[in-house]
Amino acid sequence: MPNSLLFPKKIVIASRESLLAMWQAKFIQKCLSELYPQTEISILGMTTRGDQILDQSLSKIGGKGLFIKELEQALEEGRADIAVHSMKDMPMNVPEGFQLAVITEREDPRDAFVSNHYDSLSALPAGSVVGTSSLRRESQLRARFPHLQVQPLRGNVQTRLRKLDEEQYAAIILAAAGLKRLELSSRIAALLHPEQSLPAVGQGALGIECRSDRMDLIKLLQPLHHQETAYCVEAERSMSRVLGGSCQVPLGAFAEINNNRLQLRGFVAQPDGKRIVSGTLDGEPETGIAMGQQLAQTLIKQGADEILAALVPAEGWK
Ligand SMILES: NCc1[nH]cc(CCC(=O)O)c1CC(=O)O
Repeated sequence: MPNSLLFPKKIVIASRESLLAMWQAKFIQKCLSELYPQTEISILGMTTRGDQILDQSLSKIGGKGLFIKELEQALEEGRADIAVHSMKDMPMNVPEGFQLAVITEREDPRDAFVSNHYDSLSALPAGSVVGTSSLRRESQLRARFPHLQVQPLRGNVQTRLRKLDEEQYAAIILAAAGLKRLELSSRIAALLHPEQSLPAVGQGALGIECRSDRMDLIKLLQPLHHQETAYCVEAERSMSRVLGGSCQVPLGAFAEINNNRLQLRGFVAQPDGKRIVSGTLDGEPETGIAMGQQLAQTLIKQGADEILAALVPAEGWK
């Protein structure tokens, strides 16, 4: 039994206020309360700029970092102790002074096909409108289904489902993990295999961030760390980091461990799907970060840097 005197009386979790973010923060709150029943664990909900500006594509307003920075500010100022994030939304480089203390066990990493009228992407008639604002999803859709139209779709999970229900789209693509967490699995018409839609870096995993000087917290969070997931997600992030990956980039990476071998797949594509470079590597889980760098180099040799250089830099790009 850990000595409760070593643990703080209070832990404040900073979270965005979307239902999914709050679900995730409550999940971590519950895990921590079970581990440390004497500690009072509360949630500080925050509306970030990224949540407020919904009429522009994320890549135009400066990317997903928007969702993160305000939470980090709360950590900096001591208004909160830890921040819970979707790993998918975490920039590839954690800013100086902060640390990813924990990566939790991955929920389903796949993308989900959601439609009220069709069972699968291949059932969609030519010209059908599919909603997604992810360049990664868009490029893969356009490559496999050039006869479909892809239209932007932003907002939190509920907003996106509402827009589907209002018949603005024939189908939309969402992360299975978010739907499952919100008990919306019944909305999933089909799960897309990684070969059909390679997931985003970190998709399905949660990260817990804190200030790097909070060794006390880093230690007490460790029981929530899932090493297998961390090897996979770090391999994916490593590939993406070399390629300057962010949500503004049509790039996917996905690692899984089977029989103690880590298999890492990655791609970079033109948003129109007309050119895709991809590769796969297999190695020891502990070497995931090096594998990510190596896979990035393989993609660069195939022309990934050309594809990336040709992307129109979004407004607010830094
Ligand atoms: N971009 C927003 C976002 N960030 C994380 C998830 C889903 C949950 C996860 O991947 O952990 C989603 C929604 C989606 O892409 O459908």
